[in-house]
Amino acid sequence: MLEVRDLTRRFGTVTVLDRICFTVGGGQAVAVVGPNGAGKSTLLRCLVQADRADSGEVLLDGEPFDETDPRVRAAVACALDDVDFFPDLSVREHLDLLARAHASEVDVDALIAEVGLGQAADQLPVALSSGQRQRLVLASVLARPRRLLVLDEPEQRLDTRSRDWLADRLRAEKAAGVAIVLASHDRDLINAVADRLVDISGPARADR
Ligand SMILES: Nc1ncnc2c1ncn2[C@@H]1O[C@H](COP(=O)(O)OP(=O)(O)OP(=O)(O)O)[C@@H](O)[C@H]1O
Repeated sequence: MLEVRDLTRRFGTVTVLDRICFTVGGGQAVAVVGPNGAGKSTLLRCLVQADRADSGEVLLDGEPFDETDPRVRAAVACALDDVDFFPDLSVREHLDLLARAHASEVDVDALIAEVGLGQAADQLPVALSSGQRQRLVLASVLARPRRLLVLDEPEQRLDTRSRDWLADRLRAEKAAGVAIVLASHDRDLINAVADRLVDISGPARADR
């Protein structure tokens, strides 16, 4: 489903991504791992064209990944590290909006209950705790159709029970045929979900 070929990203003289290659098929999960600053978020951003690689290719179903193509937008759900919410929409209104915009038949109230936001359904984002906001981020990707999930540290700020739920939910996504690329520091989550690792050791300097 997704094929990454020789993806390279430089910031000035620093090569953050050096010819990264991997594939992920439907029902499979790849975990991008590496220390802080290694380039995991950069890789995920380049995958979905939130950032531009200097060279290399990203193919979705054998075609160049083009985020302006409605078929691509219908296939890919991502939660990167720059998620923003409308300040004047409640949890339920956010998820309703996403479901309608993507013509999804998801049961929004069931989703709210699943992510444990039942008590907070009518609250605005500003009134949520950081862990509750992360649950809303995850609910937002689950409120829309998807064949590929791209998740940057989906476990961040979640409590232990929520992390267990996340591992179960991502396994269920795989069982439903969804491909997953996630960046994570959580060994338990990686072991529970990932079929393969893409290990990024860190940026190399051209001037060393
Ligand atoms: N827009 C940018 N301009 C310059 N350097 C950048 C930019 N974005 C990222 N970098 C650098 O690229 C490197 C990789 O950053 P990135 O956020 O991808 O790392 P990461 O592996 O996701 O880290 P973490 O585990 O801390 O989230 C870092 O050294 C960072 O400073």
